[in-house]
Amino acid sequence: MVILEAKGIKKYFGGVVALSNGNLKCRKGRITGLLGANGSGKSTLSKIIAGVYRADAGEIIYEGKAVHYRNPHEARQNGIALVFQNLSLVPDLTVWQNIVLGMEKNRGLFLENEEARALSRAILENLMPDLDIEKRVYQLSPSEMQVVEIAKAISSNPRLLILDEPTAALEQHEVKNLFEYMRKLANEGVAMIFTSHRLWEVMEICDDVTIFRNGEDVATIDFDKEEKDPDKIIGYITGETKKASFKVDHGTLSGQVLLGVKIRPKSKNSVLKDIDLELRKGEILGIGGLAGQGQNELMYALAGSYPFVRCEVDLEGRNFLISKPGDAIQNGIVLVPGDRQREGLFLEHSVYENLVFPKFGLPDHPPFIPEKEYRTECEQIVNILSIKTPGLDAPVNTLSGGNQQKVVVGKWLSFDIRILLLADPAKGVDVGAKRDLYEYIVKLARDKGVGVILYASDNEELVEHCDRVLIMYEGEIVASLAGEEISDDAITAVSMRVKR
Ligand SMILES: Nc1ncnc2c1ncn2[C@@H]1O[C@H](COP(=O)(O)OP(=O)(O)OP(=O)(O)O)[C@@H](O)[C@H]1O
Repeated sequence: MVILEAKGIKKYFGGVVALSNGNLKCRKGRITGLLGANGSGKSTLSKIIAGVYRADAGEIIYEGKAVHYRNPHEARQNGIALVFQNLSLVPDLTVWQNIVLGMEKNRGLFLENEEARALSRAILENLMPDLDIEKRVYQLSPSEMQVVEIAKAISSNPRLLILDEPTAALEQHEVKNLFEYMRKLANEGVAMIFTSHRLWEVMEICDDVTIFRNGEDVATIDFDKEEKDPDKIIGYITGETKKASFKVDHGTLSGQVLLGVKIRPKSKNSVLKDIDLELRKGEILGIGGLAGQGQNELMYALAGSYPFVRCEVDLEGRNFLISKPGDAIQNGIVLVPGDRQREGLFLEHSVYENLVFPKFGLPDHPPFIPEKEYRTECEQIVNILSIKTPGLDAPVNTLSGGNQQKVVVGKWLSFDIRILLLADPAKGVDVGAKRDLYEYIVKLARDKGVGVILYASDNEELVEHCDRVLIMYEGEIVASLAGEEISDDAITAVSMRVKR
């Protein structure tokens, strides 16, 4: 039974067409995948359905009636709940207070609190049983926050639940819990819209998919009637027949050592223990393991932003210490950080300003700004990474999430890089752009001899693109996989086995 139908939805933001003709059907008890490249209009459609935005044209038919919700609260009261992509929690409140926020009215105080705690516990039992509901949200990890956000949406007993990239911040076992819970809710009759850039997740959990390209739906595939063909789906997403991914060719790697690293903790605050590693010229070295085992700290140490260790390097025979970001950048060691909102971008500023900003820190930067030259360079970067933006002067916060992440990466592409440190660079980036990004990185490595150290939370990215993968556990490197040994199963097995 169709519970919701979006028909001919249009939405403009100034001159930008976010949706030109959006159509989507959701059915009771079914999980519908909403797929598409970065900027194709998925979040905008979800927000229109959930009352965050108003459509400029078209209609939403929900449970047989045309509806226009003026805000998410009104939609929630009518059974439509959205799990936000950008977290919307109140940091100073506890887990359970956040889960029931907005629902607590009209109830007696004491009873309300106990009831709310019980409700929160019941939902979290399925999703993250160990999470302490009395913790304040600011004390939580990103994945815990995401789970609270999901629990908050579920607490209102929605008949339509919209999950916009809920898994990007989750660990693999947390994704498994979420999927089990989603299936349970579906069996109880809840309809769901699920967005993810990881195709295997979509294949595993969705009953049908609708694919958007440039603001309109281009295909709907019902998995009860048609086979799950990833290449076909990718073709619809990208509009091309090019394969979604490629495996790096290990045969083309030279043996010459480019970088030697010796890290020693110098404070008890250090998450990192003793770490020694070598990187060859043109090599792509993966860093894997369960999340939070020191991978990000290792990246920061190499970039001069982790003060708790002594980081001594040997770069092509030159020995020096990396103690501040300048030591790294001036030697061609650059870090592309993963958290674009917090570390990577000036959101209010334009694409151009964000792309050229790192250049000003260079010692040989000219006193005047060669604007024309910089603009041409920026246009090339926008093309290489297919950044979807109305122009170089558009503020970064008007770009879709995945396109913002491409700007973070793009900032460094015009530099003379010797060592590229990538901290989850493709998080939230669509399949087509991910392929372009990695194609570019592999070329940079193999053609220019750049050494790449890649931390990725998605094991597939390590499997496809790395020559070697080091597994971290509690701040140490505990295993190394090379060439054909590298597989998702092997990485997971090694990461889990070391769990004491
Ligand atoms: N508030 C806004 N102001 C201006 N433009 C916007 C705004 N929100 C979205 N857009 C534009 O609308 C288009 C669609 O964006 P939307 O966020 O819906 O894409 P998406 O498919 O969800 O992408 P992603 O996979 O990267 O999250 C993009 O070009 C984006 O830049």
